[in-house]
Amino acid sequence: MLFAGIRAYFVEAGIQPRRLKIWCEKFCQLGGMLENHFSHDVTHAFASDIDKLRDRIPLRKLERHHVKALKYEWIQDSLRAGSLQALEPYVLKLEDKSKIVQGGHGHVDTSHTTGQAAQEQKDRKASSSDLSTTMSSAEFGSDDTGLEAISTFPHETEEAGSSSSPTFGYCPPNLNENITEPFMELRDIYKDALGDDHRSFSYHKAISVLEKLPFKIENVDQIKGLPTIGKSLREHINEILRTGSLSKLENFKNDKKVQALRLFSSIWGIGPATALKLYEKGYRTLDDLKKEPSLTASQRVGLQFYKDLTIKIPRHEVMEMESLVRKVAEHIEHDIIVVCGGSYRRGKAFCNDMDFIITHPDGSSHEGFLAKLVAALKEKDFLAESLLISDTHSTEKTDSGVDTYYGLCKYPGRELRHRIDFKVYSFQMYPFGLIAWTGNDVLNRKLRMLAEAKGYRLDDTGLYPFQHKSSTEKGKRKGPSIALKTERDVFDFLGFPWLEPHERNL
Ligand SMILES: Nc1ccn([C@H]2C[C@H](O)[C@@H](COP(=O)(O)OP(=O)(O)OP(=O)(O)O)O2)c(=O)n1
Ligand SMILES: [Mn+2]
Repeated sequence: MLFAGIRAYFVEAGIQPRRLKIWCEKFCQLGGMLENHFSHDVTHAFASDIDKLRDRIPLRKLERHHVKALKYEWIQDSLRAGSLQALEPYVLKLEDKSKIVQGGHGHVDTSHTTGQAAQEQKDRKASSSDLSTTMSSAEFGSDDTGLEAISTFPHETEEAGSSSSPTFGYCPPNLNENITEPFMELRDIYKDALGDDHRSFSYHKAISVLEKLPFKIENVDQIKGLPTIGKSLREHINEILRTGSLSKLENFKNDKKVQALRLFSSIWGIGPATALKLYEKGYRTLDDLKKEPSLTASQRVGLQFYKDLTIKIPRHEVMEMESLVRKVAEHIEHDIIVVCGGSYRRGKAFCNDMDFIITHPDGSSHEGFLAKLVAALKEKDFLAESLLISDTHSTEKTDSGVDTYYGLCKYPGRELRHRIDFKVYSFQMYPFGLIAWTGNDVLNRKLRMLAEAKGYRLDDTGLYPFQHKSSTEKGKRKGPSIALKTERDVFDFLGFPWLEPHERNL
């Protein structure tokens, strides 16, 4: 965590709001703490120049607390280098005391900062009052998401390919975690354990609004009229604010049935409906479940390796396994393209599984490739148990089929199992497959919604002109996919600001 231990105060004056927003986000994401008000806890103060800083904080106060006064460029350059830069070139020199008196702030102390605090409070209130308009466009990656701003700093993406660099994604500070955390648990319980997608989605929508609020909710009146927060969610929020917890969630957590459903549905291949059947048959633990004869072969594998699959894979091991797979693949087809997508491609330090996207630039050699790859990797004892294989090209040649393999693999020399997926795309589908399997899911949703708003349907195989659903008929594709060669072409076509893979952790 690059900025761990630094408590900073940012002077916004003279800085483009977008740049400031990005610096704030990256600074916080990498362990820095941002203080809303100047206090004796602050270790670093950032400003565009000494005058802007002086206008905000009496310089003698900075000196008294040994605060390091720096130009913002220090943050930018440290981010770029991936390490903290020497302070000296960035120090805002404080020694010019004559100006303190001239500026009239020489003797202003608490009264000044208190006034400032009041102003900031007002600003925050003002910005919260027009939330309903900014939030409604949030799903479309418009300005308030900050994405556009990110794309204006191409130099900050230089470390994109570096495997060890931290992830610099868009991640605004969530000031309402006390509310979004229990809401997320409820969202997951409804979706995964109870199979109530409708309720789950209500929480999902509320979370995406609450986590972006630029203020901490202290009172439910502050969120009157906020989209996606209806009466019952407001009551939940009120309960959390009053009591610090949510009885609905606590009841679920203590409910033996919900506990069993959560456990069973977290097994690979078992969804909420099967989980409920198993519960109704009297099963309560994973050990009991092993006796159930109706489990499919892949559910049995999921159960057998349940513990293994809860362990995340360190990035460097994914990197090694990616090159192992690539080597074997290239041995079969020299020019084959093999990319490990998912959280690995987004730069995460640990991954739950590996999601491979495979294609061949000649437009035909991808056909029938998957079966050969799987056989070769089994031969090497890298692939172990299989969960699913659908190899459309091995039986019948179709141009819309995506060959898929889901299974378990072993890091060489170790028995621990990891989930691994292969998806083989034709070369035309490849950019779409790459986007879909790199994710993250939030970005995919935004891109799909944007496509839909423009009259297209986006999936992992293409971007299709689309007839919107009317009340009488289902939506229909109007034709073949728009031909686009690269991920960037897809982003451009949709008018979505380009994001490097490591910026897609939305
Ligand atoms: N409901 C989902 C599930 C997945 N995906 C896409 C985006 C994901 O990034 C990608 C891979 O899915 P994973 O579940 O493997 O998620 P990640 O690779 O992002 O994270 P991890 O595997 O580390 O949990 O597929 C999606 O759009 N919607
Ligand atoms: Mn993954």
